[in-house]
Amino acid sequence: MSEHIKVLLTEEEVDAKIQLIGEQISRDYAGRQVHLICVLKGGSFFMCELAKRITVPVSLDFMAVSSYGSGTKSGGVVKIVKDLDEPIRGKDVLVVEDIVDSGRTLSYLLEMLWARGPETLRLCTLLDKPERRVVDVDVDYTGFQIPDKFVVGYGLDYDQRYRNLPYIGVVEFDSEEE
Ligand SMILES: O=P(O)(O)OC[C@H]1O[C@H](OP(=O)(O)OP(=O)(O)O)[C@H](O)[C@@H]1O
Ligand code: HPA
Ligand SMILES: [Mg+2]
Repeated sequence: MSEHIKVLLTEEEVDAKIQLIGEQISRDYAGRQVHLICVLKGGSFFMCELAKRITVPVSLDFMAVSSYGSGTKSGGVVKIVKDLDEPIRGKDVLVVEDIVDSGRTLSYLLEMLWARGPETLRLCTLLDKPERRVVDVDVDYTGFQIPDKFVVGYGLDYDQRYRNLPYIGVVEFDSEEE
């Protein structure tokens, strides 16, 4: 089966939204330093673009998580594959993600990060799929709320491909007969 990508959010729409979020964060963190935590791999493209648009001092760190066991995310257990390089105690931490879907990854991650004693802890996501939520997550900055469609681009993958698309698209499958 082959597939094609239908554009959901253009590069211009995504760029304009990231600019607005960057301005909002710069206002909210005025006089402070914001410590961005990128959740690999999906959050990487958004974090780089966002960081360039924040005008207060920024520091960065990265972590990678994966879901455990059979059924992966349905188990709701998340394992740290790569931990942060630096402690976050006393810092103004902003977690940057590509998407909140079921909410399992972020609810686990935020709870784990809170236990490390940051001064503040907020969440910024480019995309939110509220219809799919299984676990409540408080999102502080959202780019776009999207329908329950499987999306790719801007860090989001389908089978590890399409992360590099500069826009957000929906994967559509072409049947063999057509
Ligand atoms: O709200 P949830 O249902 O938990 O889903 C959201 C998470 O799933 C995706 O990551 P994935 O684990 O596929 O890894 P990746 O970022 O490396 O693509 C996405 O980047 C979020 O981190
Ligand atoms: O819609 C999606 N696309 C890619 N990865 C994802 N991880 C959760 N939701 C999605
Ligand atoms: Mg991810």
